[in-house]
Amino acid sequence: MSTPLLEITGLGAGYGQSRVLWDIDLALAPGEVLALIGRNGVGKTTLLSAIAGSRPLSAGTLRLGGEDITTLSPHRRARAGIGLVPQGRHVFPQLSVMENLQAGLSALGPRARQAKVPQHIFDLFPKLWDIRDRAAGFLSGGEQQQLAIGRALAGEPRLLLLDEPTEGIQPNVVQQIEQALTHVRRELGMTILVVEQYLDFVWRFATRYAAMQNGRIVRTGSIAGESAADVAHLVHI
Ligand SMILES: Nc1ncnc2c1ncn2[C@@H]1O[C@H](COP(=O)(O)OP(=O)(O)OP(=O)(O)O)[C@@H](O)[C@H]1O
Repeated sequence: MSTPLLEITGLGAGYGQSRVLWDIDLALAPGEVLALIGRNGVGKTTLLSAIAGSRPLSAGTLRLGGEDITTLSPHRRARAGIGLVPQGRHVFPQLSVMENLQAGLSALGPRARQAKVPQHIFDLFPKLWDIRDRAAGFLSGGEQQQLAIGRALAGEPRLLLLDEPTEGIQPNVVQQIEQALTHVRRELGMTILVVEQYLDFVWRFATRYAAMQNGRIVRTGSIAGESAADVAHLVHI
């Protein structure tokens, strides 16, 4: 395998004295789309937080494009190329759609000052252009999710992390998100790590899966080689 874009070795993390993740080893090749799956509470969000930098590691290392990022702040990790679409979206409610997207440009570092929100974000999510002046707090869940993805893409990430992008979203918006993620993978070669409970959705565009139980990765495999139903059965989802 060429140098992995993301390499996680022996990762442990938790909350105070309570350890939640154990011995996580995982590598993502450039352009790969990995679905991280598992029941509620197994540690998927904690792992994304540990990668994005909002949860410190109690063990192990993280490398992005061969560089050790284990001790970098979330802000520095964003600049290094990690874009996060958090669970629950977390858009800035008082800012307009356009201002939220502009906030995503900060991951570009010194280039942010001159940068504009790229047109391809509005091509992926045309609704965002129509509502660009509206305060994000007034948007529907589906619109907020599109905005959260657009905001992460504005920072031109090398690695896009998504936490349950279909949660509470209508089917037509789910389809749009699927098309957008398929596009950024195919056209931009973006590497994606997506946490998702809706397996049929990720099975349509991911390349590989990693299944978690009790804070550990218990199984990995190729999406093409196994059905979602078989994997769900094997890992008790
Ligand atoms: N802020 C926190 N403080 C203490 N414990 C937490 C905190 N956040 C999560 N946990 C615990 O860590 C464990 C893993 O939670 P995590 O949210 O990572 O799981 P998950 O697989 O993402 O679940 P879900 O699908 O429900 O989001 C759970 O036992 C949870 O109760």
